[in-house]
Amino acid sequence: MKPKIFIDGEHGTTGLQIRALLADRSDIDVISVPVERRKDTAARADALNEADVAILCLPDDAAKESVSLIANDTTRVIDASTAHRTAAGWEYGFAEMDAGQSRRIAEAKRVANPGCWPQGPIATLRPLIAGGLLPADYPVTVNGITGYSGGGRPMIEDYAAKGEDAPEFLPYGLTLKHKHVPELRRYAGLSRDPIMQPAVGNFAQGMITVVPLQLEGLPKVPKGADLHAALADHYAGIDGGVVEVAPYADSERLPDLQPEEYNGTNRMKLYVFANDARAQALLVAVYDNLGKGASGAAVQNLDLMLGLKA
Ligand SMILES: NC(=O)C1=CN([C@@H]2O[C@H](COP(=O)(O)OP(=O)(O)OC[C@H]3O[C@@H](n4cnc5c(N)ncnc54)[C@H](OP(=O)(O)O)[C@@H]3O)[C@@H](O)[C@H]2O)C=CC1
Ligand SMILES: CC(=O)N[C@@H](CCC(=O)OP(=O)(O)O)C(=O)O
Repeated sequence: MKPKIFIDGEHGTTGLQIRALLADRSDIDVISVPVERRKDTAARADALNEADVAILCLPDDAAKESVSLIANDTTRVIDASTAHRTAAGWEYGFAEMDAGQSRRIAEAKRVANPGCWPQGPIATLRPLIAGGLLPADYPVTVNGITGYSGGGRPMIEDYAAKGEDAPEFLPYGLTLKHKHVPELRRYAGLSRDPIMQPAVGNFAQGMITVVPLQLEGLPKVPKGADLHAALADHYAGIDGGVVEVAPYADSERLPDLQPEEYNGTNRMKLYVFANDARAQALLVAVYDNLGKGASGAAVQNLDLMLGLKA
C-alpha cells in the first residue's frame, strides 16, 4: 500500500507548492479535502486520521488544532508553521544541520519544518559555534532580503495589486520581535537572542541572508579561510548535496549571488567573505524561501520519514 499524504492548507501558498512538488509522484497517494471544505473541522479530522503523514500548511493556531484532531498513533506530522519549532517532542526539520539530523527526522513522528529566515543563518553559524570558532554568546545580527511570497497569500495579493508601485526594498520586523528568533537561537547554538533584521523586496520568490561578523576581540580571531574551511568540512560530511559551500574567493561580488538563483529547487549555497586585516567577515546563504525555506524542505523531510528517495 502506498503511503497516504494529507496536506492541511493545501490551497495556500506553501500547500500549493507542496502539491505541485508531489504531483508526479507515483510512490505516494495524496488525499484531499475539497477547497470549499478546507476549514471544515470534521472533514480535516477525517483526512488527518486517514493519512500516514499530514503536512500542515496553516496558520499557527490552525496547525495546533490539526495536531489535536489526530486521534491515533499512526499519523505522522510535518508542520510548516511556527507553532512547534521549539516544542518538546518535535524534531527540527533541517536535515543538514548536523550529521545525525536526517536520521532523527527519518525516525520522528512529529517534525517541525524550519522557518525560511533561520535556515541560512543556522546553516552558517551552527558549524562555527559547534566547532569553537565563534562563541555561543556572540552577538549575532541577521540581515537579508526575501521575496514577497514569504508573507503568504495576503502579501502576495498586496504586492500584485501595487505592482511597480510596491517598495523595492522594505525593512520590517522593526520591533525586534521576529517570530523566528527562538528557533534561530536554539538551533544555531546561541546563548542569547540574535537580532533579526529582515527586508522584503518587490520580487516573488528567493532570498539571501547575511550575518556580518566583527571578529576583533575574540580570544582567538579566526581568519576568513578558517571559517570557510569549517563550513566546507561540515557539509562535506553531510549526504544529499542540498547545501553547497562556494569556494573561498576574494571577490566583491559573485555572478550568481542574487536572491532568485535557486528558485524552484531545494538547494542552498553558502559563501564566506572576509577582510582579515579588519577581522571582519560575512556569512551569506542563498536559497528559495519557498524551496529549502518551506515546501522543498517539507518534501525532503517527507521522503526521509517514508524512506523514499532519501
Ligand atoms: N510563505 C512562506 O514562504 C512560508 C510559510 N510558512 C508557514 O506555512 C504556513 C502557511 O503559510 P502560507 O502557505 O504562506 O499561508 P497562506 O495564507 O498562503 O495559506 C494558508 C492556507 O490555510 C488556510 N487556512 C487558514 N485558516 C485555516 C483553518 N483554521 N483551517 C483550515 N485551513 C485554514 C487558508 O485559507 P484562506 O486563505 O481561505 O484563509 C489558506 O488556504 C504558515 O504557518 C506559515 O508561517 C512556512 C515557510 C515559508
Ligand atoms: C516576507 C515575510 O513576511 N516572511 C515571513 C516569514 C515566512 C516564513 O517562511 O516563515 P514561517 O515559516 O515561520 O511562516 C516573516 O518574516 O514573518
